[in-house]
Amino acid sequence: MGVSKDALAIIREDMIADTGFFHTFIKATHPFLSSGPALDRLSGDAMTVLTASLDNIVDRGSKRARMFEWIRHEFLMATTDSVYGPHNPLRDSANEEAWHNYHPTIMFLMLDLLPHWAFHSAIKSRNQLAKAFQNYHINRQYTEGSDYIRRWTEHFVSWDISVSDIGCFHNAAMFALVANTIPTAFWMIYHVFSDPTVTEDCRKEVLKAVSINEENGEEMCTVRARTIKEHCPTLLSTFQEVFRFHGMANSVRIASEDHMLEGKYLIKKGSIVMMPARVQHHSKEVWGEDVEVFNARRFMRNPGKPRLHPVAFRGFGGGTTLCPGRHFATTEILLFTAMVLLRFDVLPGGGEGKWIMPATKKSSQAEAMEQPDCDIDIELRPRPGAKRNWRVSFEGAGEAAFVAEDL
Ligand code: HEM
Repeated sequence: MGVSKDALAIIREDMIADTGFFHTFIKATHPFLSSGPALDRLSGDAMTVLTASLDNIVDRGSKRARMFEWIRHEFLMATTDSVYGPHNPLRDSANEEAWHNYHPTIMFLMLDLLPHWAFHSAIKSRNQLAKAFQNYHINRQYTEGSDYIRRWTEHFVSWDISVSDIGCFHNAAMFALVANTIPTAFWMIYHVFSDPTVTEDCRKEVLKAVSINEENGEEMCTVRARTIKEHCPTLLSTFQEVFRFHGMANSVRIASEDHMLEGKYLIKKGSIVMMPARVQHHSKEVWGEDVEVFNARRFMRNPGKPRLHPVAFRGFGGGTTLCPGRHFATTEILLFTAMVLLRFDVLPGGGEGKWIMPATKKSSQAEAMEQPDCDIDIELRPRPGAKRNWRVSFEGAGEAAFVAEDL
């Protein structure tokens, strides 16, 4: 991320101690991403932006789009608006462009195998973004942002991280916020709409979350977040299968002591251990003969069906570093999918074609979710009722349980 040696030294000191920078950071920010009013506010603000964008499409009559590009823009704006507030630096299209120029090179910059001049343009974009975030910080614009970003900033300030380093660390925060949420939303829309029986079943389920009443002489449709998160079995199972099928998280740990694994492999203290989720997610022993098939109903609970082994599913990683952003990402993606189901038909090939699943061979290993190698042309056509006013209610929203640890 281009942070200084001084800042790296602060982070590296006491890396595994409870009192170190990183552990205290997770403890400080976690409550604002878990269940409760702070999470509902974040999700609510993101949904306000997404709903306004869908309203725009309805007003225009329909929309032809490149699906990944469309979802990438919508989620980037909704997520960063909800986190950074009214002065969101990503609202400047030059900064959005800088992010798209910098983001694909993160894996190469992390590996540090090639000289930096090979990434001249990406590093320029990275520095541009860091500068924009520095100004956001200097002008105290985070005070108008989410509870999460306020607490995030207080933590960095309390550890004496310099203003220029804080700007760089915002790039890391951006990565956590959007890098995986965007491809996950893409696969979710792809798998929900590419199989007509799944589309139909999911639509029936999400319809149960809608209540219609009249407000100021107009029809208002309210979608209940709790119903979407808890009572839509096909939608939820499809979401989990997206993680099993496309999830490629590499959990990374540093061995804190020498350990002999299965009496065969000596893992020496200080060495780095990487655990790719693809191993668990593609184990025939766990998932059965159809492990290489996308089965939207795989995770539906049936009486008598044995529970999953906790380490079989690593969509959001696991253990002490289980992703703290999972509730936010889950809520945003499920509610967005529900809104699209309720208001649109999504047709492939700009309206005439077939759904063809893109390959994922070029996926960056820095991410926890496969990324499509090519985009898909789609058409969004408003359904009857799309013109009504739509909103989400988070009353008693609760938490969706998606990782094995949560089950
Ligand atoms: C679909 C979206 C997301 C996916 C697939 C995802 C996945 C992951 C994975 C696999 C890990 C590593 C877990 C491990 O080491 O075992 C992780 C960690 C983390 N994620 Fe996410 N994430 C997502 C969204 C988010 C969001 C929205 C945030 C918001 C702040 C976030 C913040 C973090 C942080 C701070 C960590 C580090 C946790 C630690 O090391 O203690 N993630 N995520």
